[in-house]
Amino acid sequence: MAVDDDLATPRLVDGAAEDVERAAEAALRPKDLSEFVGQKVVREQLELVLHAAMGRGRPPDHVLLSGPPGLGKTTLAMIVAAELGSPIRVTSGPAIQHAGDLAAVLSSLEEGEVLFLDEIHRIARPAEELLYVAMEDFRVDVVVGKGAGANAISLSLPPFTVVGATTRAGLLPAPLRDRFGFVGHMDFYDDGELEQVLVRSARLLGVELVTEAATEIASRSRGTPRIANRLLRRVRDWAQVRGDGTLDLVAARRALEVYEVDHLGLDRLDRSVLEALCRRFGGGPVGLSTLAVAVGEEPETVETVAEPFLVREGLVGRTPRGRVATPRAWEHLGLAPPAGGPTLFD
Ligand SMILES: Nc1ncnc2c1ncn2[C@@H]1O[C@H](COP(=O)(O)OP(=O)(O)OP(=O)(O)O)[C@@H](O)[C@H]1O
Repeated sequence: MAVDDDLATPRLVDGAAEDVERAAEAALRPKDLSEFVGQKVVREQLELVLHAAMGRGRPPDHVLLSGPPGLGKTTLAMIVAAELGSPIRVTSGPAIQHAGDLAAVLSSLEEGEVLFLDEIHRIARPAEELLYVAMEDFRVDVVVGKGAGANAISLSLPPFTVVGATTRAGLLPAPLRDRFGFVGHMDFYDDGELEQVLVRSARLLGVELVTEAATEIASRSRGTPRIANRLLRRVRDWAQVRGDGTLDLVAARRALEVYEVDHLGLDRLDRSVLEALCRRFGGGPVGLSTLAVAVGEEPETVETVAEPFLVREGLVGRTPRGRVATPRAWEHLGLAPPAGGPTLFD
């Protein structure tokens, strides 16, 4: 079966939202810690870090937030700045390809400013070294001029706070990780928390969301608020065009059917990964890059967007020899597992 036929269509539930989706997302962002649903542990820890620093009249330690896409890392970074009453500068690892890019940002920071570095694991190496020094000593060393006439100048920076976000904490070099005084691990949300997110978002969107519909959407949102909000907007579209505008159970089910989100919340990419694993590779074990080629995606997309949820749902296992389909995956696809097929212990 051709698993990679129609993957050019943007995913409904992936991590790379388009501009319109980004704007819609921004409108639904909680603005302070009290509005931020779930993540009880991280929220409490962060609250202590922030309030203690505010009490001392100093910027807080640097904060690293790690976890799968769409769980609220950017939202929390904005909340950190709002709680501190500080401005925030937003940039990302891929935007910083040269040490000079980072030096320019650092040297223009105001005292107490929050510097949000999304996808911090993707910062270029030379810039990373500059970041270590800036985070630890509030200093940036720049070289002015070229060749024999080049001069190293050390600029001191006002104290500021880096909030770094990463989907791949394991890829951060230890010296960088160690410079964060607080590391918050974001976890998937439970269905009850996602329902709260949905009820809040429906209120902001000015639409009527029936409780059963909220439950249904939450249960298919893969533990992720971004997906919950996105599905909510698609159900709203269905209700507006095909229904009477109310987001009820029928609207939720029909809309999710149209967008091919199944009862577990798996979308086309997830199912493609499972299909490839079972049908093409007999259940594995198969390496990540081979699997990614089979579904026409980047290995990083498969690893950070599809896989965490498939693993969490017990559909895919990670073994030293590669990914394997679990009996639940075969069952989900309505296929019979091969006799004596691979197991998690292969
Ligand atoms: N705890 C929460 N309560 C309410 N809404 C939330 C929460 N967390 C996230 N959201 C919503 O989910 C959307 C995505 O959140 P956000 O952009 O902060 O995720 P992220 O972890 O930074 O994702 P990425 O790593 O892909 O950038 C936002 O629109 C936000 O409104």
